[in-house]
Amino acid sequence: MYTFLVNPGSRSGLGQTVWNTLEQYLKENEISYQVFFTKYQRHASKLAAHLCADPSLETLIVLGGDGTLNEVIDGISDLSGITLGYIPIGSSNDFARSMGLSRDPLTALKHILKPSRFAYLNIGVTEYETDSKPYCRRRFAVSSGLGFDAAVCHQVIVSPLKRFLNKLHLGKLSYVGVALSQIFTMTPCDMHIRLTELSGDTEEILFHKVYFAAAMNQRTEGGGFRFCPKADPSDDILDVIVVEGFPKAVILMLLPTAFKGWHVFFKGIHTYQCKKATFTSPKPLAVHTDGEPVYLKREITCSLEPEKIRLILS
Ligand SMILES: Nc1ncnc2c1ncn2[C@@H]1O[C@H](COP(=O)(O)OP(=O)(O)OP(=O)(O)O)[C@@H](O)[C@H]1O
Repeated sequence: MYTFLVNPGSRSGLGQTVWNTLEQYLKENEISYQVFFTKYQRHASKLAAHLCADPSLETLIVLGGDGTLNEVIDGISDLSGITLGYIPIGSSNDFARSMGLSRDPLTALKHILKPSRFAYLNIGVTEYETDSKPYCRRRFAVSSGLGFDAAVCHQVIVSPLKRFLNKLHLGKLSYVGVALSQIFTMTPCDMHIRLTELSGDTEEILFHKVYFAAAMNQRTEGGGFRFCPKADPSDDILDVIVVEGFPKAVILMLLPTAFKGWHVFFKGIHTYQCKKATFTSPKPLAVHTDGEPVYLKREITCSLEPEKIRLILS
């Protein structure tokens, strides 16, 4: 029996349409399955926690965007005890892009039903405080960060632009549109970063006029920006990018170079490889994990979970 967790609302309702097609295929081929639909924000975490509590569950198949995958991963108690199948249908699809997964839903389903290649993936975790709780954590599969990139994610979620562009299959453009408006309204600020290096030593660095900083498990975020070109999700290393000190007009010209990963050659772009990174800013900044908003925080700490999760590649 295959277990599916479906976000019917992904990409403005495409999730339901795609599921209908896949369900027909499962029925025609007499493949037994059970399906659970997400009904509200964070529901996928609860469903995943509930489903993974069943020791007989070996493979959980997720149909949705990066946000749905994030919620599912956040809900799994024992990462090493489950195999993940993923059918990507979001608008940014950074996880599927970085992992080279098929973005054709039927092809992705066929790979999951007859898997031949697997990857063992690190999962990131972001820790922070809230007013009511001294310790909160949220996992990430792709990236987590604060500043400009997170402010774009916050704004895209509330913007009607994404819903409109998703209907035209141009959802990725919503990130570009919102990024342009955010660039002109944001004020870069100082940021202190404490890195636990691969050797175990600690490095403290103060940056000025920072646009954003992100900890990345995958190479790309934001719909294909290859911010950390060296990132490898299986290498037990967290990659970090800090962008500081550019005039706004230069940032605008620089962003497109990140699609190819060429931004790293510019002064003001800093990348690191580490075990853990603590980002501290003098003022609260937008924070995200895999594009899902985590409200405003002055400090977050990002690291990798000790266990890996098995993902079906093809
Ligand atoms: N039934 C639902 N109705 C509305 N929102 C939902 C529902 N189920 C889940 N969600 C929310 O949808 C968001 C995630 O959507 P998802 O990532 O799957 O698609 P997307 O936003 O189109 O793609 P991407 O994240 O790649 O841009 C999450 O914030 C999740 O909490």
